[in-house]
Amino acid sequence: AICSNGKTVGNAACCQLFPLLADLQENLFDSPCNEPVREVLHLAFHDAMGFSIRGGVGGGSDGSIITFASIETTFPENTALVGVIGWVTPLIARHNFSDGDFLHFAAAVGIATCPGAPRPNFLLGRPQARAPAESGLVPNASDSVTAILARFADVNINPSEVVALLAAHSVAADYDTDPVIPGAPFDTTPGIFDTQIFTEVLLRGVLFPGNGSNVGEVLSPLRGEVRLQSDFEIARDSRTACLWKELVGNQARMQSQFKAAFSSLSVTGQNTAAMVDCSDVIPIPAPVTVPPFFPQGFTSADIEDFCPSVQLPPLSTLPGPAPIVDSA
Ligand code: HEM
Ligand SMILES: [Ca+2]
Repeated sequence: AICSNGKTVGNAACCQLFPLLADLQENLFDSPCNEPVREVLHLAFHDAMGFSIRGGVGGGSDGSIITFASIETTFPENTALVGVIGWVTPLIARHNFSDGDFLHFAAAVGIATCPGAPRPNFLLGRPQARAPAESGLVPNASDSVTAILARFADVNINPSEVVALLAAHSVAADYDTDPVIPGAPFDTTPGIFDTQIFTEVLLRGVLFPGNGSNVGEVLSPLRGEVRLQSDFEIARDSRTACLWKELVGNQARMQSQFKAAFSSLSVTGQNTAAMVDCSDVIPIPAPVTVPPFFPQGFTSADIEDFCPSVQLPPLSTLPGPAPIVDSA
């Protein structure tokens, strides 16, 4: 079908997404991906986790975190998401989509503003949420790997997909774990969807970047960079260390695995047979232009290796002294 804006899509029902795409691009997102992109992605993740294959705890990727914000933002894991819900509320009001379609479309469009990201898929057709999710369904950074993998298995996401999804922490910053350094990123390139998170989490930790040791935080290799305990442990656990190391410096592999895993995350609890594939509405992201690297002062000798059977690709070290990572 040819839409009224001249764009061609596979299914005419997808044409209605173009005005929302333009509104998101003009009034919320920026490239390289900005704080609203990161927070919408974070919101979509928390919404998606509100589901169980055993039933009874919520409708998954249904936008209930927006529809029932007055309930779900009282959950401790969601209190920091009040702000982003406020940012998206006027956009939702200007268009005619369910909260679930809005949120998971916005997350896909947001990812596409990050250079280096894969082009996310998007399926249209989430019914309006009928009930809030329960509290306690989103993993904490202080949870064990066993608990984290079990929680993801309960939304039909396997360990390999969990590792790939953590590429999202390549465009992420911390506000609550260590509140004295708000906006401290998890890798040195929070505006680029790259593999630096996989490299940098394997570097030996030597310091706490802010106010000492906080719950869910472990030693970081760099001033200004926060390292989550969960990322640290998933990178080193025997169930996930090789999956993690395979993504170090491997942009193409990271992109294809993230793309597939994110497709699953964005439809937890949904009946995909009743949805329309509108992936062709999502913009094609810009490529990453800088090759993967070790931050200044680091080499392969600083990598903590929990998977000797996987070879590290050759990475060069950026010139100069070790940086203080800027807040994102
Ligand atoms: C192992 C499971 C995970 C844990 C324990 C975890 C934990 C966290 C924590 C503690 C933060 C910092 C929040 C703050 O203080 O502001 C964070 C940020 C973030 N996470 Fe995760 N996360 C996980 C998986 C994911 C997944 C699967 C995604 C998306 C696909 C994701 C996307 C993000 C984003 C985009 C941010 C940054 C938000 C911002 O910049 O404002 N996370 N995560
Ligand atoms: Ca990055």
